[in-house]
Amino acid sequence: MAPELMTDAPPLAPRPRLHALIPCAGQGSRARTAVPKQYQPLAGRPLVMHTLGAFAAVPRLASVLVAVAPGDSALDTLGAPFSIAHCGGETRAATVCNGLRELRGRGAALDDWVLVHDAARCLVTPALVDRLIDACLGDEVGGLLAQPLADTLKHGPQGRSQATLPREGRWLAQTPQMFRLGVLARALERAGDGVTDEASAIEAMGLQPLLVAGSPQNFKLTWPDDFALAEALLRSRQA
Ligand SMILES: Nc1ccn([C@@H]2O[C@H](COP(=O)(O)OP(=O)(O)OP(=O)(O)O)[C@@H](O)[C@H]2O)c(=O)n1
Ligand SMILES: C[C@](O)(CO)[C@H](O)COP(=O)(O)O
Repeated sequence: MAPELMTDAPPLAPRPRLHALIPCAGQGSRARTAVPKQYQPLAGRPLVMHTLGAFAAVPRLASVLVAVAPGDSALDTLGAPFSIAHCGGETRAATVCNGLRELRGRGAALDDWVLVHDAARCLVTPALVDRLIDACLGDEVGGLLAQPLADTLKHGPQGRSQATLPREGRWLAQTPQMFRLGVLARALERAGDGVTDEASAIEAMGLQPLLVAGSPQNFKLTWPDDFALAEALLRSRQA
């Protein structure tokens, strides 16, 4: 046996590695919950714990970093496999930018993959995360989970429908969104705080992220009514 194979040292994790980054520093103002929505009790646990449970069940991830607001101690006692960074920013994009910097500071390489996932999408499943990873690992750019539009699409900026827009080729962006750390950090720095997801920043660099079929159940809890639906789905999965 070759001498380097005769050591007791654990095998090195294959490179590039995969990391999850969970932005968890929002206020949840549209949800109007008593606490920031990511901590709202849901099916017996704070909402974000369902999200994290899904990521903990994906063995290919080398790390899961949760980006919370400065001064937010709600998750401080979470142990492995999670780590916490108090690096939340004013916007989701700023939180993600700060989180990427934290990952880098904790040893992630520029060519490692990062899966950014909203804390507020607590119905994500390990199978969906794996589907995205399988689709993107061999891809030059990376990609995102997304859902083709199922309904007729109206343009109605003043609450009256002015036009019906073509829906062919239109998708609803979900998360996770998976890109190389270095490319994503550069893209977000260039794009600034205005972008609402990682893929928009990547698109602005002239790249075309892969659209990977998500699930209608992987919705983002945004409005007050979303909580009852999420609770029912989580309970049905627990049964
Ligand atoms: N400054 C921010 C804003 C949002 N998020 C996170 O980004 C995800 C998606 O954002 P969104 O649903 O818009 O959450 P909020 O900003 O909390 O909601 P609202 O816009 O209703 O206040 C959430 O997990 C949220 O915690 C974040 O980490 N930092
Ligand atoms: C990232 C996202 O969930 C993809 O749909 C979405 O853009 C977040 O948007 P929000 O305005 O922060 O709710």
